[in-house]
Amino acid sequence: MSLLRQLPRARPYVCQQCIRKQRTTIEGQRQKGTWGQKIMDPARAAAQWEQRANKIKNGQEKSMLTILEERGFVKDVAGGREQLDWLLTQKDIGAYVGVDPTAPSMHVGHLLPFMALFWLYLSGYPSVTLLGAGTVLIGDPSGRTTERARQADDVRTMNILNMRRQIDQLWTHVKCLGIKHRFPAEISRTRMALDNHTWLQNLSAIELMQQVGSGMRLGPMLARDSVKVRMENGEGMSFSEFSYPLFQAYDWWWMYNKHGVQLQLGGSDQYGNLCAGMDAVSYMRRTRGDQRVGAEDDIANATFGLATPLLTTASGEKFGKSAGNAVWLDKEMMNSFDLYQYFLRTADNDVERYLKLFTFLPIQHIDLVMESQRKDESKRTAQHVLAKEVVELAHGAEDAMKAEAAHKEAFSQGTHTFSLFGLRKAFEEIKKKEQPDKVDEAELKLLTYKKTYASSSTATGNSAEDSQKEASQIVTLPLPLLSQGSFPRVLHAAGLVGSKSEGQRLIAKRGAYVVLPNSGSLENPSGLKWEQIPEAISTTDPNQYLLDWRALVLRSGKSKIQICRIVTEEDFEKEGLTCPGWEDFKARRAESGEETQ
Ligand SMILES: N[C@@H](Cc1ccc(O)cc1)C(=O)O
Repeated sequence: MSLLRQLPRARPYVCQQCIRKQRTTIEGQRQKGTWGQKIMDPARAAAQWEQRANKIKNGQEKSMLTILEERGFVKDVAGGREQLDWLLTQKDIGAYVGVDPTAPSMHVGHLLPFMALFWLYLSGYPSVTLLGAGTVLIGDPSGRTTERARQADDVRTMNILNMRRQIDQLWTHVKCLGIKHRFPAEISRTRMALDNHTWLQNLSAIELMQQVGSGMRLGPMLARDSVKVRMENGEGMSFSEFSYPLFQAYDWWWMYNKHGVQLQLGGSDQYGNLCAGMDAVSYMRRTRGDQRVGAEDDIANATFGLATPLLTTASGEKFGKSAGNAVWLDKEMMNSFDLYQYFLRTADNDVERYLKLFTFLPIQHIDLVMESQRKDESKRTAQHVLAKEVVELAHGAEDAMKAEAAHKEAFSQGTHTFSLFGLRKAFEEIKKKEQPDKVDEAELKLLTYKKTYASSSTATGNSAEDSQKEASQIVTLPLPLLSQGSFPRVLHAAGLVGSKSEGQRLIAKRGAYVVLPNSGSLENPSGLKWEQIPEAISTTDPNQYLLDWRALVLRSGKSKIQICRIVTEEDFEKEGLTCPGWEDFKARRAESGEETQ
């Protein structure tokens, strides 16, 4: 840790005032800050930019593109790497990333192009986040093998509102992180959160076809993987999906004119859309009498696309999935504690790469963190830094502090006492389920909404069990599963292990824990304590660990916690639920005519 103390730059946290401001924003009022948004005298700003360009040319400073490359953001550059490098050095061009509100929240997989955009913003490039409330009506086929299910109007409206709020919050947190990591205050910064519905709703079909359609060639559009795959797998593609790139291209043209946006960033599945947009914008500039059109190599006014890589973990899994479900940024869908735990579980082989991608820590700082990490990997120093920074980005500084404190409390020196605020929330949810009339109206709305969302994601192929997990952090188990000797079965049913025998092995190596019932209650969870599930499986009865007769709290290893709500078999069936091993259990019970062990 002593190495970390020498760190030259980051403030421990942004000042109280910033946090207060941030909270005000979260509560819905937009803040007007001054940091980095100083309306600078244009001549002074230009002189400052020129000075920086000279430093880059003389090798005294790294170029913007080099910084992005060094941190792992660049997979492909459309329009030429050298040209973009030159342009970013020469001119404070505008940049944008778009996201369609296909769900109520972004997930961590979305973060990569956004992080690259935030770096541009913090370095002084006018930056735009674009919410695709217009394009979501069409549905982007990129990277998909099937057509998206149509969203109901009310679900779509909720998604749009939620994501808009989320993007606003992200911007506020980025600003706080910029202050914390001491990005210079004395530069001009512009950020915008736009919504393409504002211009697409007024766009006529004739205008779109005439302006954008004429500039797009069928050849490259048909050659795209997303189109070819659909033709080959027999799924086919609707014309509206096929025409999606036209709308994205029109967005770019609109922002090119209004805000000087010359760079679009996106995930690698967006590469085709980025190229199509560049072609369309250059066609429109030529045909619509853009004064700026110069010679063929008019790089100063050209457009560029930057595709970020598709992330996989060191073990080859797709990044951003936890137990098969997406890791959401919305704290109602994944609380700060769980988000913290997700990043804490990052493999040692991935953590340096993720620190570069998901934090604003300078590279030298990351080197120091890694040096300290290598001295004692078991401390997971790097994973803690990563987890805290990501929660701070997604949920804000206050929640990051709480998540860190909750973790420390939960896992401090093997005493395993906890008062997890996430757990407390979950307990409250259990109580609500049992007394639905006690839930206040706003919460009820949220729960109903989550249910709608869960059932709409069932339509896209998730099992009912997945949706149940998505809707809450709690699993529901039927009481008959709990009998003397059944802990391995319960661990399996709770989703903590893949099979009963894996459960047996986990208990044998003393890696399974359960909360002691007489150490607290749902009403007062702060005193609860963990106990290792005893090795003598056959004489242990999970029923003895029921909290207030309705919940069992289990843990596998250091951090995988599962809260189980226990209901009677009748209620379980009435709610249409199932869990791993349940069907099998019932079949064996019917066969033997008695309860199965
Ligand atoms: N098509 C992008 C989102 C997007 C929408 C509109 C744009 O102008 C740009 C990007 C996606 O699905 O990820």
